[in-house]
Amino acid sequence: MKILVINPGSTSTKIAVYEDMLPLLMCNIQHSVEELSVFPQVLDEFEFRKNLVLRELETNGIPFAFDAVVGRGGLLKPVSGGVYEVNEAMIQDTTTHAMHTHACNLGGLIAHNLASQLPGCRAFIADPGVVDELDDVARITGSPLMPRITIWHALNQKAIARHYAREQGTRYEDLDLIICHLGGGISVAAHHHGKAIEANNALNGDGPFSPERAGTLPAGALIDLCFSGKFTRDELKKRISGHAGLAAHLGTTNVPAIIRSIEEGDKKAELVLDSMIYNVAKTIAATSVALYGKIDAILLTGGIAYSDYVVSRLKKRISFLAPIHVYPGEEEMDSLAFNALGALKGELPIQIYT
Ligand SMILES: Nc1ncnc2c1ncn2[C@@H]1O[C@H](COP(=O)(O)OP(=O)(O)O)[C@@H](O)[C@H]1O
Ligand SMILES: CCCC(=O)OP(=O)(O)O
Repeated sequence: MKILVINPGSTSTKIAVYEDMLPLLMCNIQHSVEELSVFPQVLDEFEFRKNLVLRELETNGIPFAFDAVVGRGGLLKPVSGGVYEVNEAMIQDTTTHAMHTHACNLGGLIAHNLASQLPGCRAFIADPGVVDELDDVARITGSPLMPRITIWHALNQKAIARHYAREQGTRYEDLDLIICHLGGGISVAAHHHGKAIEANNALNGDGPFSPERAGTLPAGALIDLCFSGKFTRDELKKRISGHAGLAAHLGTTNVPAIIRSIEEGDKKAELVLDSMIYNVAKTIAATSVALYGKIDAILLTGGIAYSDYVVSRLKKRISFLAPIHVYPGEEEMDSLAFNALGALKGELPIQIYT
Protein backbone atom coordinates (compact mmCIF):
# COMPACT_ATOMS: atom_id res chain seq x y z
CA MET A 1 0.00 0.00 0.00
CA LYS A 2 1.22 3.52 -0.82
CA ILE A 3 1.15 6.05 2.00
CA LEU A 4 1.93 9.77 1.93
CA VAL A 5 3.04 11.19 5.30
CA ILE A 6 2.91 14.92 6.06
CA ASN A 7 4.37 16.42 9.23
CA PRO A 8 4.13 20.20 9.51
CA GLY A 9 6.26 21.41 12.45
CA SER A 10 6.99 24.85 13.84
CA THR A 11 10.38 25.03 12.11
CA SER A 12 9.98 22.47 9.31
CA THR A 13 7.71 20.52 6.95
CA LYS A 14 8.62 16.84 6.77
CA ILE A 15 7.28 14.73 3.91
CA ALA A 16 7.62 10.98 3.33
CA VAL A 17 6.25 8.33 1.00
CA TYR A 18 6.07 4.68 2.02
CA GLU A 19 5.32 1.45 0.16
CA ASP A 20 3.96 -0.44 3.18
CA MET A 21 6.71 0.31 5.74
CA LEU A 22 9.45 0.80 3.13
CA PRO A 23 10.38 4.51 2.84
CA LEU A 24 10.56 5.62 -0.81
CA LEU A 25 11.03 9.33 -0.07
CA MET A 26 11.96 11.26 3.06
CA CYS A 27 12.52 15.00 3.05
CA ASN A 28 12.79 17.70 5.67
CA ILE A 29 12.24 21.29 4.53
CA GLN A 30 13.44 23.82 7.11
CA HIS A 31 11.58 27.14 7.53
CA SER A 32 13.25 30.31 8.76
CA VAL A 33 11.50 32.72 11.15
CA GLU A 34 11.30 35.37 8.32
CA GLU A 35 9.83 32.92 5.79
CA LEU A 36 6.89 32.04 8.07
CA SER A 37 6.42 35.55 9.46
CA VAL A 38 4.61 36.63 6.24
CA PHE A 39 1.66 34.44 7.29
CA PRO A 40 -0.51 36.16 9.92
CA GLN A 41 -1.96 32.83 11.17
CA VAL A 42 -0.88 29.19 10.91
CA LEU A 43 -3.96 28.35 8.81
CA ASP A 44 -2.73 30.91 6.25
CA GLU A 45 0.23 28.56 5.63
CA PHE A 46 -2.12 25.87 4.22
CA GLU A 47 -1.47 26.49 0.48
CA PHE A 48 2.26 27.14 1.03
CA ARG A 49 2.82 23.87 2.91
CA LYS A 50 0.50 21.85 0.66
CA ASN A 51 2.34 23.10 -2.43
CA LEU A 52 5.66 22.11 -0.84
CA VAL A 53 4.33 18.55 -0.57
CA LEU A 54 3.17 18.50 -4.20
CA ARG A 55 6.47 20.05 -5.36
CA GLU A 56 8.55 17.42 -3.52
CA LEU A 57 6.48 14.59 -5.06
CA GLU A 58 6.95 16.08 -8.53
CA THR A 59 10.68 16.79 -8.08
CA ASN A 60 11.24 13.21 -6.93
CA GLY A 61 9.12 11.67 -9.70
CA ILE A 62 6.58 10.16 -7.26
CA PRO A 63 3.14 9.74 -8.90
CA PHE A 64 0.24 11.37 -7.03
CA ALA A 65 -1.50 8.06 -6.21
CA PHE A 66 -1.91 6.86 -2.62
CA ASP A 67 -4.05 4.51 -0.53
CA ALA A 68 -3.82 6.86 2.45
CA VAL A 69 -2.50 10.27 3.38
CA VAL A 70 -1.62 10.62 7.05
CA GLY A 71 -0.82 13.90 8.76
CA ARG A 72 0.57 14.82 12.15
CA GLY A 73 -2.50 15.42 14.29
CA GLY A 74 -3.67 18.89 15.24
CA LEU A 75 -4.49 20.48 18.58
CA LEU A 76 -8.03 19.26 19.06
CA LYS A 77 -9.88 18.47 22.27
CA PRO A 78 -7.88 16.19 24.60
CA VAL A 79 -8.09 12.61 23.23
CA SER A 80 -6.75 9.14 23.88
CA GLY A 81 -3.83 7.90 21.82
CA GLY A 82 -4.18 6.01 18.53
CA VAL A 83 -5.16 6.52 14.91
CA TYR A 84 -8.13 8.69 13.83
CA GLU A 85 -9.78 9.08 10.42
CA VAL A 86 -10.00 12.78 9.53
CA ASN A 87 -13.69 13.71 9.78
CA GLU A 88 -15.91 16.78 9.64
CA ALA A 89 -15.80 17.33 13.45
CA MET A 90 -12.00 17.36 13.32
CA ILE A 91 -11.91 19.78 10.39
CA GLN A 92 -14.41 22.07 12.12
CA ASP A 93 -12.45 22.01 15.39
CA THR A 94 -9.19 22.71 13.56
CA THR A 95 -10.46 25.51 11.31
CA THR A 96 -13.27 27.32 13.10
CA HIS A 97 -12.69 26.68 16.78
CA ALA A 98 -8.96 25.90 16.74
CA MET A 99 -8.14 25.58 20.43
CA HIS A 100 -4.43 26.25 19.97
CA THR A 101 -2.31 27.56 17.15
CA HIS A 102 0.41 25.27 15.82
CA ALA A 103 1.60 24.10 12.41
CA CYS A 104 0.50 20.55 13.25
CA ASN A 105 -3.11 21.77 12.80
CA LEU A 106 -2.34 21.70 9.07
CA GLY A 107 -1.43 17.97 9.09
CA GLY A 108 -4.99 16.61 9.07
CA LEU A 109 -6.25 19.43 6.84
CA ILE A 110 -3.64 18.87 4.12
CA ALA A 111 -4.06 15.07 4.40
CA HIS A 112 -7.82 15.44 3.95
CA ASN A 113 -7.48 17.88 1.02
CA LEU A 114 -5.03 15.65 -0.88
CA ALA A 115 -6.84 12.38 -0.09
CA SER A 116 -10.14 13.84 -1.31
CA GLN A 117 -8.56 14.31 -4.79
CA LEU A 118 -7.87 10.56 -5.08
CA PRO A 119 -10.63 7.93 -5.41
CA GLY A 120 -10.61 5.48 -2.47
CA CYS A 121 -7.79 7.27 -0.65
CA ARG A 122 -8.29 7.77 3.13
CA ALA A 123 -7.00 10.52 5.42
CA PHE A 124 -5.74 9.84 8.96
CA ILE A 125 -3.94 11.44 11.88
CA ALA A 126 -2.32 9.61 14.82
CA ASP A 127 -1.27 10.37 18.41
CA PRO A 128 -1.84 14.15 18.20
CA GLY A 129 -0.16 16.56 20.65
CA VAL A 130 -3.36 16.66 22.74
CA VAL A 131 -3.14 13.00 23.85
CA ASP A 132 -4.01 13.27 27.54
CA GLU A 133 -3.03 10.58 30.05
CA LEU A 134 -2.21 12.92 32.94
CA ASP A 135 -2.46 11.82 36.53
CA ASP A 136 -5.22 13.84 38.23
CA VAL A 137 -2.76 15.49 40.65
CA ALA A 138 -0.88 16.87 37.64
CA ARG A 139 -3.96 18.78 36.40
CA ILE A 140 -4.48 21.12 39.34
CA THR A 141 -2.82 24.54 39.45
CA GLY A 142 -3.03 27.26 42.09
CA SER A 143 -6.02 28.77 40.26
CA PRO A 144 -9.24 26.82 39.62
CA LEU A 145 -9.72 29.18 36.66
CA MET A 146 -6.66 27.75 34.96
CA PRO A 147 -6.34 23.95 35.15
CA ARG A 148 -3.22 22.48 33.65
CA ILE A 149 -3.42 20.97 30.15
CA THR A 150 -0.79 19.12 28.20
CA ILE A 151 0.41 19.70 24.64
CA TRP A 152 3.42 17.60 23.83
CA HIS A 153 5.26 15.47 21.26
CA ALA A 154 3.07 12.43 22.02
CA LEU A 155 3.70 10.78 18.65
CA ASN A 156 7.49 10.87 18.81
CA GLN A 157 7.81 10.28 22.56
CA LYS A 158 5.73 7.09 22.36
CA ALA A 159 7.64 5.90 19.26
CA ILE A 160 10.98 6.50 21.03
CA ALA A 161 9.72 4.78 24.20
CA ARG A 162 8.82 1.68 22.17
CA HIS A 163 12.17 1.84 20.33
CA TYR A 164 14.04 1.89 23.67
CA ALA A 165 11.86 -0.92 25.08
CA ARG A 166 12.61 -3.10 22.00
CA GLU A 167 16.35 -2.50 22.44
CA GLN A 168 16.10 -3.52 26.10
CA GLY A 169 14.06 -6.64 25.28
CA THR A 170 11.10 -5.39 27.27
CA ARG A 171 7.80 -3.55 26.76
CA TYR A 172 6.95 0.14 27.01
CA GLU A 173 4.13 -0.96 29.33
CA ASP A 174 6.73 -2.33 31.83
CA LEU A 175 8.95 0.76 32.02
CA ASP A 176 9.21 4.05 33.93
CA LEU A 177 10.78 6.65 31.64
CA ILE A 178 11.38 10.36 31.41
CA ILE A 179 11.43 11.48 27.79
CA CYS A 180 12.47 14.91 26.59
CA HIS A 181 11.78 16.01 23.00
CA LEU A 182 14.13 18.86 22.08
CA GLY A 183 12.52 20.50 19.04
CA GLY A 184 11.10 23.91 18.10
CA GLY A 185 9.06 23.29 21.27
CA ILE A 186 10.42 21.21 24.15
CA SER A 187 8.29 18.63 25.94
CA VAL A 188 9.24 16.62 29.01
CA ALA A 189 7.01 13.72 30.08
CA ALA A 190 7.03 11.01 32.73
CA HIS A 191 5.85 7.69 31.27
CA HIS A 192 4.64 5.18 33.82
CA HIS A 193 3.95 1.72 32.36
CA GLY A 194 2.87 3.01 28.94
CA LYS A 195 1.04 6.17 30.04
CA ALA A 196 2.34 9.74 30.13
CA ILE A 197 1.15 10.62 33.64
CA GLU A 198 2.97 13.97 33.55
CA ALA A 199 3.76 16.14 30.53
CA ASN A 200 4.16 19.88 30.10
CA ASN A 201 2.34 22.20 27.73
CA ALA A 202 5.21 22.70 25.29
CA LEU A 203 3.19 25.22 23.31
CA ASN A 204 1.88 27.66 25.88
CA GLY A 205 3.73 28.80 28.94
CA ASP A 206 4.57 25.61 30.81
CA GLY A 207 8.06 24.12 31.05
CA PRO A 208 11.48 25.18 29.78
CA PHE A 209 11.88 27.83 27.10
CA SER A 210 12.76 26.42 23.70
CA PRO A 211 13.88 27.62 20.24
CA GLU A 212 10.53 29.33 19.74
CA ARG A 213 8.51 29.08 23.01
CA ALA A 214 8.66 31.17 26.15
CA GLY A 215 8.00 28.30 28.57
CA THR A 216 6.87 29.15 32.12
CA LEU A 217 6.79 32.93 32.65
CA PRO A 218 6.46 35.20 35.71
CA ALA A 219 2.63 35.54 35.94
CA GLY A 220 2.55 39.06 37.44
CA ALA A 221 4.87 40.50 34.77
CA LEU A 222 2.76 38.82 32.08
CA ILE A 223 -0.45 40.44 33.39
CA ASP A 224 1.26 43.84 33.44
CA LEU A 225 2.42 43.34 29.85
CA CYS A 226 -1.12 42.36 28.77
CA PHE A 227 -2.47 45.65 30.13
CA SER A 228 0.47 47.82 29.01
CA GLY A 229 -1.34 48.79 25.79
CA LYS A 230 1.86 48.02 23.88
CA PHE A 231 0.69 44.79 22.25
CA THR A 232 -2.43 43.32 20.69
CA ARG A 233 -3.68 39.93 21.92
CA ASP A 234 -2.24 38.20 18.84
CA GLU A 235 1.12 39.93 19.26
CA LEU A 236 1.31 38.78 22.88
CA LYS A 237 0.40 35.20 21.89
CA LYS A 238 3.34 35.31 19.45
CA ARG A 239 5.60 36.46 22.35
CA ILE A 240 4.74 33.17 24.07
CA SER A 241 4.76 30.86 21.09
CA GLY A 242 6.51 31.74 17.84
CA HIS A 243 8.62 34.79 18.55
CA ALA A 244 9.81 33.61 21.95
CA GLY A 245 12.69 31.60 23.44
CA LEU A 246 15.83 31.53 21.27
CA ALA A 247 13.98 33.34 18.46
CA ALA A 248 13.22 36.30 20.75
CA HIS A 249 16.64 36.46 22.41
CA LEU A 250 18.83 35.67 19.40
CA GLY A 251 16.63 36.18 16.32
CA THR A 252 16.89 32.57 15.15
CA THR A 253 15.67 29.06 16.00
CA ASN A 254 18.64 27.53 14.18
CA VAL A 255 20.62 25.82 16.95
CA PRO A 256 23.61 24.77 14.78
CA ALA A 257 23.96 28.42 13.67
CA ILE A 258 23.80 29.58 17.31
CA ILE A 259 26.53 27.10 18.26
CA ARG A 260 28.71 28.35 15.38
CA SER A 261 28.37 31.94 16.64
CA ILE A 262 29.22 30.78 20.19
CA GLU A 263 32.37 29.17 18.80
CA GLU A 264 33.19 32.51 17.18
CA GLY A 265 32.96 34.22 20.60
CA ASP A 266 29.30 35.35 20.87
CA LYS A 267 28.87 35.56 24.68
CA LYS A 268 25.17 36.50 24.59
CA ALA A 269 24.35 33.42 22.47
CA GLU A 270 26.37 31.26 24.89
CA LEU A 271 24.49 32.55 27.95
CA VAL A 272 21.04 32.17 26.34
CA LEU A 273 21.68 28.64 25.04
CA ASP A 274 23.18 27.57 28.38
CA SER A 275 20.11 28.99 30.10
CA MET A 276 17.82 26.92 27.83
CA ILE A 277 19.82 23.79 28.72
CA TYR A 278 19.65 24.69 32.45
CA ASN A 279 15.85 25.11 32.23
CA VAL A 280 15.42 21.80 30.41
CA ALA A 281 17.52 20.04 33.07
CA LYS A 282 15.44 21.65 35.85
CA THR A 283 12.18 20.43 34.23
CA ILE A 284 13.55 16.89 33.82
CA ALA A 285 14.55 16.82 37.50
CA ALA A 286 11.12 18.14 38.56
CA THR A 287 9.40 15.53 36.36
CA SER A 288 11.26 12.73 38.21
CA VAL A 289 8.88 13.38 41.12
CA ALA A 290 5.98 11.94 39.08
CA LEU A 291 7.83 8.59 39.12
CA TYR A 292 8.87 8.89 42.79
CA GLY A 293 12.45 9.07 41.47
CA LYS A 294 12.32 5.47 40.20
CA ILE A 295 13.39 6.02 36.58
CA ASP A 296 14.57 3.21 34.30
CA ALA A 297 16.03 5.69 31.80
CA ILE A 298 15.94 9.24 30.52
CA LEU A 299 15.55 9.42 26.72
CA LEU A 300 16.57 12.55 24.81
CA THR A 301 15.15 13.04 21.32
CA GLY A 302 14.21 15.75 18.75
CA GLY A 303 16.33 17.78 16.33
CA ILE A 304 18.49 19.45 19.01
CA ALA A 305 19.52 16.03 20.34
CA TYR A 306 21.87 15.89 17.30
CA SER A 307 24.00 18.47 19.06
CA ASP A 308 26.88 17.21 21.24
CA TYR A 309 27.18 20.76 22.58
CA VAL A 310 23.65 20.62 24.04
CA VAL A 311 23.52 16.93 24.97
CA SER A 312 26.85 16.91 26.82
CA ARG A 313 25.88 19.97 28.90
CA LEU A 314 22.46 18.50 29.65
CA LYS A 315 23.97 15.17 30.69
CA LYS A 316 26.29 16.98 33.13
CA ARG A 317 23.28 18.33 35.01
CA ILE A 318 20.94 15.29 35.00
CA SER A 319 23.03 12.13 34.85
CA PHE A 320 22.65 11.70 38.63
CA LEU A 321 18.95 10.87 38.03
CA ALA A 322 19.12 7.81 35.73
CA PRO A 323 20.96 6.37 32.68
CA ILE A 324 20.55 8.62 29.64
CA HIS A 325 19.99 7.42 26.04
CA VAL A 326 19.93 9.71 23.02
CA TYR A 327 17.70 9.26 19.93
CA PRO A 328 18.39 12.31 17.73
CA GLY A 329 15.66 13.49 15.37
CA GLU A 330 12.29 11.83 15.45
CA GLU A 331 10.51 8.65 14.46
CA GLU A 332 7.26 10.45 13.74
CA MET A 333 7.22 9.66 10.04
CA ASP A 334 7.62 5.90 10.56
CA SER A 335 5.09 6.04 13.36
CA LEU A 336 2.50 7.86 11.21
CA ALA A 337 3.03 5.40 8.34
CA PHE A 338 2.74 2.47 10.77
CA ASN A 339 -0.55 3.82 12.12
CA ALA A 340 -2.01 4.45 8.64
CA LEU A 341 -0.97 1.02 7.41
CA GLY A 342 -2.41 -0.64 10.52
CA ALA A 343 -5.68 1.26 9.98
CA LEU A 344 -5.89 0.30 6.29
CA LYS A 345 -5.19 -3.35 7.04
CA GLY A 346 -7.70 -3.46 9.91
CA GLU A 347 -4.90 -4.27 12.39
CA LEU A 348 -5.38 -1.09 14.43
CA PRO A 349 -8.75 0.24 15.60
CA ILE A 350 -9.73 3.49 13.86
CA GLN A 351 -10.94 5.94 16.49
CA ILE A 352 -13.68 8.48 15.82
CA TYR A 353 -13.11 12.08 16.86
CA THR A 354 -16.29 13.73 18.15
N1 LIG B 1 22.29 18.96 13.83
C1 LIG B 1 21.61 19.72 14.68
N2 LIG B 1 22.19 20.16 15.82
C2 LIG B 1 21.51 20.95 16.68
N3 LIG B 1 20.25 21.36 16.51
C3 LIG B 1 19.62 20.95 15.41
C4 LIG B 1 20.25 20.11 14.43
N4 LIG B 1 19.35 19.88 13.44
C5 LIG B 1 18.22 20.54 13.78
N5 LIG B 1 18.39 21.18 14.97
C6 LIG B 1 17.43 22.05 15.67
O1 LIG B 1 16.30 21.29 16.03
C7 LIG B 1 15.16 22.16 16.11
C8 LIG B 1 14.00 21.51 15.36
O2 LIG B 1 13.78 20.24 15.88
P1 LIG B 1 12.67 19.25 15.28
O3 LIG B 1 12.63 18.08 16.19
O4 LIG B 1 12.92 19.04 13.82
O5 LIG B 1 11.44 20.14 15.55
P2 LIG B 1 10.09 20.71 15.00
O6 LIG B 1 9.27 19.53 14.64
O7 LIG B 1 9.64 21.38 16.22
O8 LIG B 1 10.30 21.68 13.88
C9 LIG B 1 15.58 23.49 15.50
O9 LIG B 1 15.78 24.40 16.54
C10 LIG B 1 16.87 23.15 14.78
O10 LIG B 1 17.77 24.23 14.73
C1 LIG C 1 2.37 20.67 19.28
C2 LIG C 1 3.18 19.77 20.09
C3 LIG C 1 4.46 20.06 20.57
C4 LIG C 1 5.39 21.00 19.86
O1 LIG C 1 5.82 21.96 20.47
O2 LIG C 1 5.82 20.69 18.59
P1 LIG C 1 7.04 21.40 17.75
O3 LIG C 1 8.32 21.19 18.48
O4 LIG C 1 7.06 20.70 16.42
O5 LIG C 1 6.72 22.83 17.58
